[in-house]
Amino acid sequence: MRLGSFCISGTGGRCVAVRSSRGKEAGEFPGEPRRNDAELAAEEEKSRRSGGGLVIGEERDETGSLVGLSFVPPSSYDSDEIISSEVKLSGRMQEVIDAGGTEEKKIKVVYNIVFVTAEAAPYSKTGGLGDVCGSLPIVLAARGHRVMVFSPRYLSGTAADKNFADAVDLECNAKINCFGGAHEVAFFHEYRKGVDWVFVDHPSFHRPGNPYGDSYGAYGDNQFRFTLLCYAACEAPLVLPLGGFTYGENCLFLVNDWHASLVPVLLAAKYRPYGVYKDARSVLVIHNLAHQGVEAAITYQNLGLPTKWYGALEWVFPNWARTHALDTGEAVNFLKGAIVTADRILTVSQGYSWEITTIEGGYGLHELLSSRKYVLNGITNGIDTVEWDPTKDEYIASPYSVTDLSGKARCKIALQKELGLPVLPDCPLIGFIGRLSYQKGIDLICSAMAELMADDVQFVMLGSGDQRYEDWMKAAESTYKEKFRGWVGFNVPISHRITAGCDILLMPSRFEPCGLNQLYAMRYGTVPVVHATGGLRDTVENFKPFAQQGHGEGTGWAFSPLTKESMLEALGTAIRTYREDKDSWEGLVKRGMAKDYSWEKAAVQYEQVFEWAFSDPPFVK
Ligand SMILES: Nc1ncnc2c1ncn2[C@@H]1O[C@H](COP(=O)(O)OP(=O)(O)O[C@H]2O[C@H](CO)[C@@H](O)[C@H](O)[C@H]2O)[C@@H](O)[C@H]1O
Repeated sequence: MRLGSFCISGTGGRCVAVRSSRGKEAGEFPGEPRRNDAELAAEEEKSRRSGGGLVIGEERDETGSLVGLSFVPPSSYDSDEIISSEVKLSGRMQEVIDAGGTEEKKIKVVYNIVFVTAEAAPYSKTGGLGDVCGSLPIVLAARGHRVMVFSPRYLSGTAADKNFADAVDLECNAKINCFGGAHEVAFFHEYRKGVDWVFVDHPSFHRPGNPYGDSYGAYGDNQFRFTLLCYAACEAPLVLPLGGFTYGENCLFLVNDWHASLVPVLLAAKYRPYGVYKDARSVLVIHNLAHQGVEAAITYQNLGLPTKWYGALEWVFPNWARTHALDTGEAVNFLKGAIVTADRILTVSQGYSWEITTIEGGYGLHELLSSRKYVLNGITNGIDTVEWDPTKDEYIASPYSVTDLSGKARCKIALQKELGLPVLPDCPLIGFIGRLSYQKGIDLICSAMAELMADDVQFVMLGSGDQRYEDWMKAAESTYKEKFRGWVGFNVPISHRITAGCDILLMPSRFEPCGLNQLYAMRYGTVPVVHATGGLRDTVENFKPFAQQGHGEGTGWAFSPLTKESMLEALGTAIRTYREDKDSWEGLVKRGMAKDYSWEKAAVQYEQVFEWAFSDPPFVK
């Protein structure tokens, strides 16, 4: 018989022996009744007597903290099931029970995960970051992890404020020292779908506009607002008794984009020197490298970080990017801070994880990212298959499925009516949904518009962002009254109706870390035509009409290079296929709908990365 060990999890400064392999510990999950120490001890004893394993010794680290227990496992276990000491401190262990209710001979490690993010749908969303941080946490929680999502409580004085209506004040305020003073923040909490949604509250998050700016542009105090987010996120696992128990120090921070990037810097510079969070890990998730949170170097003194940590955030612009002869180009860069301090780095597709190590895709950080290539991975995003389900979508005119597409035809007619376009069931209807930004290749659409509109097609665009493109959409609508609609604004129900009602979704993104709209489109039987870049190249398989003994293969068209001509050629091929080869079109539609875009596959890959993060020592001790 071999010896095994249990892990110990620090929960709120109190060490609790975490779970025998017979079940989860009391109060580890919110909503579960708490048991006191005597009850826990009695249960442990009962477990030992009944063959649940016998604890025969303790292991302590150099500071004297209890880090593991040696035990004789229950006799029914064979040696493969013994949890190795490698998983100590990396999380908690959980039995995995198969669907039939019989015990699978497998034990998995579960973690205390803290997502730190500027957006999480449905509370806040301006794009894909909100989607990911609103859906992946739920899937990880369903897989047994304890998951907190930490983001700001934005109040804009609009109907969107009701999104936070069920989050209650935990009455556990914290004072954050930065930007020349102590700033008091409050924490609001809602437990929903197995996840602790925690919102940091401060007056700077209450203003009209979106999370990052308003019609005048980005807010001038974003660095302050997201510094608060990061400090508060580091405090939350230590001080908030969610469901009665804090998350404790032994947690995994998933920090998303620049807004959360100060977290690993704070762990290294402010906490670990005092012995706090020495067993925590951080994973930086890059959704968009183009935004890095860069401000003048002088602002470093506001961040409340020790002077010697300046180098972690230091950023020097190349000569060409400097504004005048005396400009030394010195700046602080939040995202860079995370790249040099996080334990691991993830991007949202494999293609993009390579692109960011190249000069073309690295936005000045390619060398740094290349130097950390050994901890850099790409995991393609999944989607919320409950929100995006054509068989049950409440926003669309008629539900449909891969076996009965008649509802999709009804959705197209309903969309044409809603948009005031001529109702033409056989006219190819092309859609675009997204932020109107340089990234999304709107300029290419503008330049191709006249040629596209010369064909017998209809085109609808939904988006907001750059004023130039919003104005252009309005102008194009009056030029091409019978064929084009440009819906300026952010409207989730309309985005569902466009996804369902269109035949083709166009995404000529200049770069695309993953892209979600092409995944939604394929799930809704709408064929994507995309620029072959990043996650678009990874997820859209080019149509091959003669593959599979003439049955065809592929789910759309991925064109390259990024030129008007190559985009029009791909669109032309798609339109011709739609008009002239109905069988091939149906094959494209059905293959796209049959793909599995759920988060499950990605969640398993995330777990692998968590395991790697904990199997190495912290990158910055
Ligand atoms: N006007 C509008 N009205 C309603 N809904 C709108 C809308 N404009 C956009 N959306 C929605 O916002 C989301 C956009 O997601 P994307 O992934 O396509 O892009 P984004 O660039 O924001 O995200 C970044 O992060 C995500 C997540 O990792 C990456 O997939 C992506 O490549 C990266 O650029 C979709 O749900 C879309 O429907």
